[in-house]
Amino acid sequence: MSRQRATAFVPGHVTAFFSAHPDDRPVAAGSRGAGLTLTDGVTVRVSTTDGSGAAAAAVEPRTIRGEPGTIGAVEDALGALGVTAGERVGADGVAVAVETDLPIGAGFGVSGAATLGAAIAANAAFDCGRSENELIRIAHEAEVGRGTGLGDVVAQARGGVPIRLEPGAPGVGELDGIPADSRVEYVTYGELSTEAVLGGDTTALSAAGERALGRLCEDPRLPTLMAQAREFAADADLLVPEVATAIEAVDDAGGDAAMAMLGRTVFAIGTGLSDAGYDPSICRTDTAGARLVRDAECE
Ligand SMILES: Nc1ncnc2c1ncn2[C@@H]1O[C@H](COP(=O)(O)OP(=O)(O)OP(=O)(O)O)[C@@H](O)[C@H]1O
Ligand SMILES: CC(C)(CO)[C@@H](O)C(=O)[O-]
Repeated sequence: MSRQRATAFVPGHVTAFFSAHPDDRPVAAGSRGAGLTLTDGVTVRVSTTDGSGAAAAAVEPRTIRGEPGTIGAVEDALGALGVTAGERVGADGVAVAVETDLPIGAGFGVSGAATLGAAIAANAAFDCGRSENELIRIAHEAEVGRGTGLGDVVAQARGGVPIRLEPGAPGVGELDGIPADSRVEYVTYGELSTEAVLGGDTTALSAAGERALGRLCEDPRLPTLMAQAREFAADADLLVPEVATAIEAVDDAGGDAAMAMLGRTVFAIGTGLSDAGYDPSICRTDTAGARLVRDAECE
């Protein structure tokens, strides 16, 4: 039997500001807030392992950029879909390859993207027959359950510049968006642990996030999103020195920058960081959201 496989692309997502809304039901837990989805994202390739039978099932390769590596939420999503050796996949094992140029843990929602991408690709590879909303819900529940994100999955599924009006997966949460398309630049100085921030007291952070969302809804434009992001980072006491310096430099050069939640990352719209003398990574806002893509090896 030929190998079953499929590949999905999911945009990165930088959160500009957010409020945390825990709930006993993962489908209803999530965040309110806003951010940008990016053409820089995560490609996930799901396939049956090469070979057949028990030996293949015993080795279920998981790679991140070609190196062995796992993301807990990806495993949970595959389990929820029932694509594990011996279930839908028969005697073969399932291989998952995550490719991304984005840094992990630095505020780009790589774990949410990898999880949604794995769900979309596995559904196609193994003919699970789930709808888009069902796949988003599976990925959202897995991500929230692991504490690695709250609102990234629903934002990444939508694309564009999502506003998360109500927390939760499709059917519970509610999304809107800023109708904008922009060049985006970013520079990363390192990780900030999402689990640690979400596991701490989020009262002040969430109050700041709710204020920012109210103001953005009154004026749903990119410059307002960026201004509210800067205010949020300061009010929530999350701003780190390297990012503060870069935001100030961009401001001095007449640009618009803010900190990506939750990472030691500064992002700017337009040429803000280049104009301030930085050497940033460059992409755009993503327009399409999470999607299946052609598998290069099948062409
Ligand atoms: N090389 C790696 N560096 C960091 N995390 C890794 C790596 N390999 C696997 N992981 C797993 O990937 C997940 C990263 O989740 P995390 O929420 O910290 O990052 P993110 O989704 O990229 O960022 P953010 O939530 O800040 O936007 C964790 O579950 C971690 O265990
Ligand atoms: C919590 C979070 C900032 C982590 O990246 C994100 O998932 C969000 O905005 O909900």
